[in-house]
Amino acid sequence: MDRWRAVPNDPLRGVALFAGLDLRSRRRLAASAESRVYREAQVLFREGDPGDVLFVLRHGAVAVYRSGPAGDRAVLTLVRAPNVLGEISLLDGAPRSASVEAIAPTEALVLPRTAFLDLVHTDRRLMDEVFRAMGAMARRLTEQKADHIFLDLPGRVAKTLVRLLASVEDEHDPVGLSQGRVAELVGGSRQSVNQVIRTFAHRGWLRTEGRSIVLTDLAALRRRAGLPEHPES
Ligand SMILES: Nc1ncnc2c1ncn2[C@@H]1O[C@@H]2COP(=O)(O)O[C@H]2[C@H]1O
Repeated sequence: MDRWRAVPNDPLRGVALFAGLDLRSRRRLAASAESRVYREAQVLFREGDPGDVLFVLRHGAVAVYRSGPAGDRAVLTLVRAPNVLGEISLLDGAPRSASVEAIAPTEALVLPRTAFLDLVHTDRRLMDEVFRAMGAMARRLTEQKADHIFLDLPGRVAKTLVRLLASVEDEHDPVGLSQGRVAELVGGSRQSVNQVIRTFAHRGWLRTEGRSIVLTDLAALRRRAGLPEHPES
């Protein structure tokens, strides 16, 4: 069962989608929201469900995945707080495009579609941010498609690790990216992905701590992923 919590003063602060909104609009939108708490491995929603709310992740992280006919699954991405989730159904009115499961204890604010869309229609700044977010997602999907064609497995593993872990400042990140999860994300067999991770560890590019991976040479991983050594270059 979800536990429900009171919404604090300015809970949408720090979420990129709402960065352009003033405090009053953020608070007004948040007033229509409810807070839900999920334990690790709990499903927030499934592919095909009606999409009538927007999720704003405040703490924790989730995996976005599609299930195959044999019950296997492909993880499309991991999303960490603070971030939004479920915006595709909200914008096109169609059912959920993918399933979402908590991969750590997670807290989300749930905003009704009507309250969100009313504000999108009246506030240019929010509309601009929605366009920006959709553009960023389209770019990411294009890049992932190109990576599947042009990068070898170690390159894809390196890029996935850089994309998901480079911005994590806390060495003891509670989300933890296990080797199995990396395999689900890059679309390789678990065995071959584990071999790549062992090689990277041997070279001193990362270390494994329990179930988690800690990056120790970001520049080397960026090079292996075909990225410039430093993000700003
Ligand atoms: N390829 C993807 N990359 C990042 N996020 C995604 C991807 N596919 C689906 N999502 C997210 O997962 C959500 C599933 O429900 P929605 O389709 O409403 O909105 C979707 C997005 O928020």
